[in-house]
Amino acid sequence: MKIRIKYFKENMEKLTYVDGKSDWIDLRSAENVTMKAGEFRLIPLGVAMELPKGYEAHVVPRSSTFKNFGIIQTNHMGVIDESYCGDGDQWFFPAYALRDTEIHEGDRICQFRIMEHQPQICFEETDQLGHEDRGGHGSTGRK
Ligand SMILES: O=c1ccn([C@H]2C[C@H](O)[C@@H](COP(=O)(O)OP(=O)(O)OP(=O)(O)O)O2)c(=O)[nH]1
Repeated sequence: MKIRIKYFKENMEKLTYVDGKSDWIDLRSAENVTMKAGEFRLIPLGVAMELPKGYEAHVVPRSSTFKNFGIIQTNHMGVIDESYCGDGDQWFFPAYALRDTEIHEGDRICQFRIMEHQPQICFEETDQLGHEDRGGHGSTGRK
């Protein structure tokens, strides 16, 4: 599947798969970023894309992101809408720093994959669903 991509800087590393890893694709910080503990920043990822029709993209941290940079992604998972495809629609990573940290331009801070939209849902209201209760939070126990 082909995706049209615009890079915001000429010397940026192009997006690619990491050999033998998975089909998630790493994204890089497009800037040098210095953050103090407790600071919030939208870190630009240096790319905009025209996603395939019927798809959205999901952006999550890498498993090493917190260990390497001391940041967490404030929305936990970023959803890139198909309509976010303008020339200025640069992807970003909303970061909260838990310690003073430095992220360098080109550092791989998160990863994404594309996902097909869910089918369109319409809600049908009812007083009874007519099934047995499954039980609440933690109801199947610990072991
Ligand atoms: O982590 C993220 C989350 C969102 N976006 C971009 C893509 C997305 O399509 C757009 C808007 O995001 P969203 O719809 O989640 O935010 P909103 O606050 O609801 O914005 P809007 O008012 O545009 O709907 O911002 C990112 O680049 N990274």
